[in-house]
Amino acid sequence: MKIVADENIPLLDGFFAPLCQDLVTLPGRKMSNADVADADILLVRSITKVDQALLQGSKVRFVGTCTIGTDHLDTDYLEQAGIKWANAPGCNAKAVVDYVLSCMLVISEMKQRSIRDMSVGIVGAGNVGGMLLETLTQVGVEAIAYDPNIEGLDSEELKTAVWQQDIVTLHTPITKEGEHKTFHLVDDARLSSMKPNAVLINSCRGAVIDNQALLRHIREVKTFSAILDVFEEEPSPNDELLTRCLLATPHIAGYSLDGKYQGSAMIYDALCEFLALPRRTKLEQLIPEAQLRKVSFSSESEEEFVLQKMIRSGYDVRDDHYRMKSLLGLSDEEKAKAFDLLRKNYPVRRDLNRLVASARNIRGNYMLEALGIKMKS
Ligand SMILES: NC(=O)c1ccc[n+]([C@@H]2O[C@H](COP(=O)([O-])OP(=O)(O)OC[C@H]3O[C@@H](n4cnc5c(N)ncnc54)[C@H](O)[C@@H]3O)[C@@H](O)[C@H]2O)c1
Ligand SMILES: O=C(O)[C@H](O)[C@H](O)COP(=O)(O)O
Repeated sequence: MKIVADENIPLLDGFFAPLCQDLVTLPGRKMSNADVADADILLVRSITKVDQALLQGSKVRFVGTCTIGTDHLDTDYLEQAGIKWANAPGCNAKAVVDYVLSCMLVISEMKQRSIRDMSVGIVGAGNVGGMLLETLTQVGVEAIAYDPNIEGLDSEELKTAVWQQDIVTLHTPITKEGEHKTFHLVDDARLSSMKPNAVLINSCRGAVIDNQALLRHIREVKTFSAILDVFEEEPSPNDELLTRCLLATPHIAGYSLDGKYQGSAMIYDALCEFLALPRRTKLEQLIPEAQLRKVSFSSESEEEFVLQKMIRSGYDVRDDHYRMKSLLGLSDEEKAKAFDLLRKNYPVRRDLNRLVASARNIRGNYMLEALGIKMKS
């Protein structure tokens, strides 16, 4: 059996090599019909378009994407061709929640407002948005969510109110058809309807926002801010858009080690089921232990300070923003290479809930519990 896989999928040797005779790794953006012709199994991440053009005439029987998103798979074609496919729902949801929390700290500093004085509107309350809503609510942030497919969150009232918050964060798939399509969900009209001093965060898919409309809006409304992890023009985002964003990062919101490893583990499980083989390898055997972070507070520490320090100890989005600045001024071709390299060589980042805090006399442990941080005295 032959497996062809994106070279950026972690744990290929640990999970997949034992299942096959031949494991070939290739750059995800460059996979061709010839590359997969004699493969039985194809493993991808979000940058490989998997459609008839790629698979026609091949032996491929199973396609696994080690990601949450599936917009790069032509699932209608796969189903009609009898090719089984699987994705990894929820694998990196915690990483995206941590990303949004870290962004909120930056916003709170910029606006000189407590993180718990700003309201948050969440558009799409699936794996990511649902976890974010729960976390923010537990931490004491005023948060609401709209989702047309979730009972209780599907009202007309929420559909309007969600855009009227201080921070609006997008967590939908990209869809081009249907009553609730999300392509250019955020356009000129939507932007004009938002608070003039709002912050819009997009860590789902670039084209959920009309990027040109956003650029016009942030040029004109100086108090409005945008934080983008995803762009319509990936992997060569527009320089002016990058410069005008409060934070810009290279599609890494879900790039914690835990999120990426879980993506591989979920596809390994799905492949074993497809092949009717026992699951001999477990993620726990392959994932390194998270480091114990000693974070000290005095009994006088304010709750807000405890919250800020713990989030920052786990993940500081500004590091990714500064790395992204290296793209400015490059040609489109150079920029695409640099964008992909930032992602390929992404530093190890652990989910906040993998951290253990060694701390005494903490006020507001309930907030750390909400983040999933274990306490050790
Ligand atoms: N930047 C990254 O690294 C990164 C990481 C993970 C996921 N993502 C993206 O984020 C998206 C969301 O992830 P998820 O795991 O929560 O997906 P999910 O499928 O669990 O949830 C998406 C939710 O959006 C809702 N939705 C659909 N159309 C909507 C609309 N018009 N308005 C409001 N809600 C709508 C759906 O009903 C669903 O509940 C993924 O599809 C993926 O594209 C990006
Ligand atoms: O859909 C997802 O899971 C994310 O967008 C994913 O983290 C993107 O990473 P990539 O597949 O491009 O490596």
